[in-house]
Amino acid sequence: MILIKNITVRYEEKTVLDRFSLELPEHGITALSGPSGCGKTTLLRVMAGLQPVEGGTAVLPPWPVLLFQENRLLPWRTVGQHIADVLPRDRRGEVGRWLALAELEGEENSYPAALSGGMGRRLALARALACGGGLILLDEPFTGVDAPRAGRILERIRALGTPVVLSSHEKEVVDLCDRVIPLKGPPLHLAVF
Ligand SMILES: Nc1ncnc2c1ncn2[C@@H]1O[C@H](COP(=O)(O)OP(=O)(O)OP(=O)(O)O)[C@@H](O)[C@H]1O
Repeated sequence: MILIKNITVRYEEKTVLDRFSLELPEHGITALSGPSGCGKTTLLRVMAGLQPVEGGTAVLPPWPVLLFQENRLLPWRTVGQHIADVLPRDRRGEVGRWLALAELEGEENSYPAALSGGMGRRLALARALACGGGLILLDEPFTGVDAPRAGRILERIRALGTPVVLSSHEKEVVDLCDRVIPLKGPPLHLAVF
């Protein structure tokens, strides 16, 4: 069970989450949808334990991993090194597996400057997934990625068997998810699913 109950998030005068509650099963892919600025990133940060909140409770699987909206790639590390850097020594052999998941085979020795926007996004996604964890949180994971490829990658993520919560503006991506949580413009109201 993934449970968030009565959580409030304020940025100075602005209330983004107002006694917000959400209950999700611990399997499958959940999409957060809604207009820009409605609080999707804020909610993902709450679930990752990165966001200071007022009141309420959260019951979440251990070791959440969050893909940020920005790629945060390192210009001086190759594609393969980005993955190897987050793997423990005894799992270094998995680099190819994570690159294949993100359809980045053959790019292992490329540097970020040589990647297209969508390729950079897929590298950031592969790196986040390689971290492992009990809950996968993805903030706009397929920015710049064509819809057919995004669909293939999302099905591979589903096969990992770890619960996923993602934000997306892309209808093709949202349609592939198991459930959708619509977040309205601020202030947010109670949304239990
Ligand atoms: N650090 C911050 N300081 C002040 N206000 C913030 C901060 N972070 C977010 N906000 C505000 O909180 C609201 C929700 O932002 P958030 O990034 O969660 O929205 P979002 O739904 O993810 O948007 P987008 O789809 O554009 O990524 C916005 O009004 C934004 O201006």
